[in-house]
Amino acid sequence: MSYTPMMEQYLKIKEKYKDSILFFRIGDFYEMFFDDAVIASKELEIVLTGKDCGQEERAPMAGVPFHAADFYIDKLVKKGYKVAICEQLEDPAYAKGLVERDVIRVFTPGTVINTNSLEEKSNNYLLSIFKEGDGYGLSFVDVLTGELFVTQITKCNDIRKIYDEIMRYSPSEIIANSDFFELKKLIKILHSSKVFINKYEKVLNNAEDVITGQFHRSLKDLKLERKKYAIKSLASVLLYLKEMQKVELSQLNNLIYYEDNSFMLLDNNTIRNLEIIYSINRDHSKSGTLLSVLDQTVTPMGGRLLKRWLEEPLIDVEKINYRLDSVSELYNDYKGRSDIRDILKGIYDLERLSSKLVYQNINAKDLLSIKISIERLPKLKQLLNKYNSNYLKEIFTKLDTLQDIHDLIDKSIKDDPSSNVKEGNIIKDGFDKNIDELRRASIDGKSWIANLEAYEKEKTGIKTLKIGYNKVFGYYIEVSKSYISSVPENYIRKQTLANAERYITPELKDIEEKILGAETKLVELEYEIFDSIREQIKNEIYRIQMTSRHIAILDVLVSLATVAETNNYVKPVVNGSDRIVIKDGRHPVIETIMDDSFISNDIEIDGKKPIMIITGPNMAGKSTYMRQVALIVLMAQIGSFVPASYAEIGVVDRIFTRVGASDDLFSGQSTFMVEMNEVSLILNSATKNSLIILDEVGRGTSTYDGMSIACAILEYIHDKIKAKTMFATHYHELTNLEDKLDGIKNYNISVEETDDEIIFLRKIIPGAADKSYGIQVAKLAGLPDEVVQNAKKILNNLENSDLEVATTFMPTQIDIFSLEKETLIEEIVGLDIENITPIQALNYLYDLKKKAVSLRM
Ligand SMILES: Nc1ncnc2c1ncn2[C@@H]1O[C@H](COP(=O)(O)OP(=O)(O)OP(=O)(O)O)[C@@H](O)[C@H]1O
Repeated sequence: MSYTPMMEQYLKIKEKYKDSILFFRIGDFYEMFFDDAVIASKELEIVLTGKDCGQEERAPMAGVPFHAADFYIDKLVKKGYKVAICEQLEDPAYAKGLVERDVIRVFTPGTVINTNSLEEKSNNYLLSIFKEGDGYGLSFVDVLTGELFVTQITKCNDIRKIYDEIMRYSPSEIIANSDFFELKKLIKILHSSKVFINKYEKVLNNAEDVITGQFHRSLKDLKLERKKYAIKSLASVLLYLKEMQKVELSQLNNLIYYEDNSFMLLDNNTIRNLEIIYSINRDHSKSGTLLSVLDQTVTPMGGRLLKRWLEEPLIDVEKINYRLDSVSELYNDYKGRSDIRDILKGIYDLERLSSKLVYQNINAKDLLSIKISIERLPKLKQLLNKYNSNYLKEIFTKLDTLQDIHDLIDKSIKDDPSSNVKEGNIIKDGFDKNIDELRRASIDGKSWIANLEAYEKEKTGIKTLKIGYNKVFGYYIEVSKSYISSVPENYIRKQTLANAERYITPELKDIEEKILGAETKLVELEYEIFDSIREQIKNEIYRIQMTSRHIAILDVLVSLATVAETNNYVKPVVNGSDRIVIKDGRHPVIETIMDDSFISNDIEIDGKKPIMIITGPNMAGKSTYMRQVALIVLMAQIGSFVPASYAEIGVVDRIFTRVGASDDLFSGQSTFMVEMNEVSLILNSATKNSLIILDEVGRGTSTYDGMSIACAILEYIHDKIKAKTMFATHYHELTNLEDKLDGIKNYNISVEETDDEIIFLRKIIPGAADKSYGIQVAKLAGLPDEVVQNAKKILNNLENSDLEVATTFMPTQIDIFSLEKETLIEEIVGLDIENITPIQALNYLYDLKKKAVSLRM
């Protein structure tokens, strides 16, 4: 048995799009068959039925209505599927035989644009990786904003470097030229963060032509000369996009080649540890992040740009000050900046609208959104006229107010157009002579009908006679049953209803032809004219994108100025010195949660004494303090004011953080191994201009090992790297390093002890903490009183014992997890107290705290 002709057609097309779910257009539906239908029915929760396909068994089938397709496509793509849209290329009404069909676009996770949600603030990057030997080319493309960020990394032996670079833009889809071994590792990691990866290996002999053809500029102009890896990755992403999108990618205009030293490189751990964009919580939400505090932008493009600034802090002092001076000028002009904000608020997502132009799915209402946005630009420009800082002046000079585009839309598009471009009712009266004439004909036609109705009524004497219209047989004359006998002979009966009969006459059909002909022509002509307007505007897409970019920058600068005032920030002094001085610094996020109770702290650190060892009890605020310093440096380097009363920031090239136990990303490694991996990356990559934050490094192994490693790390940073380093530790022994090494200074976060309690003062002061107060903190944490009292006894004994005595007792030998509450207490009482060292006791307490908490749960 052979397949039906339509199924044959389907199978032929599907053959070319094996890795996509094929949405096959049939009338008002997209239908899916076979495996696609099974997947779609499961993922979209739609009914799975069957279709006769010419075989014995029916083909599994699922379908979604055409008008709701966007929703379903979006859902599938978000789950990582590719969706190929196969359209009917001719009108079935006029097709002779089987309607011609073909795929007009493939949606993939990195290229889908949800054009319906104009408020969406996130970027969606597609990344292409090209690898050859130990060289990598990386090209990130955002089809929405039309931006491309391209770089290459040569002689790379550590895949984590590539991983960090990838995570700078957190792409949602990656294409790679081969499934090289390291990529497999990456896939494992990235899959957990929902990145979809596929192999794409087109032969790229003409990579350079592909690029110059797209950008109409030489490789030299594009700063890509001799960047062979970058060129290949860029060319392959362009080819991939062309294959998927099947349109000229005229929105891809803004190509930025960056070196890996153009921006401060924030590795993924640091972005996560400092909660810059996403919170550490599993839900990955944006609340409680630096972004959430700084984001007062009012346009979607401003929101996206701010996120990018945070991911790419600058290291060029001049550029940072360029931003800071403008933020400062806006900060000092409350009225001006609120006026600017008010104007920006009415501007739509011009980036998204421009990409709709490219994909031909822009409608007349969208054009009105562009017009409304443009209407605000002259006033915006006028407001910018008074500013003196270079950045604002530059925006003022370059801001293209797009008046020609405004005028074109204004004179051509109706004020309340239909949103379906194929329904007419789009073009304004007076814009096109032919449209006006056709409109008149269709209006006149309606009056002809009215006249005919009156004439027929009069002639036949049928009072209830009326002329109506339906889609099946067009205009008809309706006569109620009671007047049937008066119906003239030339009436041709068409339909019988319960109480009436419907007729047509040759005259009626004549008029109908004129009216309907005019209406169809009108709709067609309106579409044609709309299309040419759309095309004219599309030719100006680059100008719209540039204006949109200027608006985004302005929005971010105003946002930073607004937040600076609301949160009482100060303009930092940013320079190329080796100093970081902060007076009364605060943690930008925690202070917003704590009202006025946040205690500010200072820091003064420079190349001569670059290392701070910070001690203090648990919960004192060590991590908060270190993070706040890192965040303030980062904020200064994006051009933001900072939460302090004074700040001098000598720019840093990288911020590294090693904080707490992190996920076991590179599979098969223990927490300690992950910790050491991260530290080794830091020691291998940091320079004297970096800022390193190490929080309790060495804790993941036995005390002596941990302490020795911590000590050796500090010595290495001190002697070899000389990076500014903040090192929080519970190993009090490490504070002895201050006497040994010039560049190290001890600090502690002070607490006050009253009777049995401790009060956290949260103030950092010079010197090492005198003791750890572990027991008091354990008590605060709710450890049973009995345990606390026993622990005190133990500690007392310890403090009176000889610290150098070698010990046979190893706390880890006790399988504490298997102990019941009672035996736990017995175990403590039975400890070999005479021989235990303080560090072992503390470790033991630390374990106890954990176990006791788990027992309570
Ligand atoms: N400067 C401050 N002002 C007010 N509250 C603070 C301050 N610093 C920290 N805190 C509060 O103390 C809590 C604990 O701080 P943090 O986690 O920094 O302590 P820690 O010393 O690193 O503790 P541990 O050694 O157990 O990791 C924070 O969650 C915050 O609520």
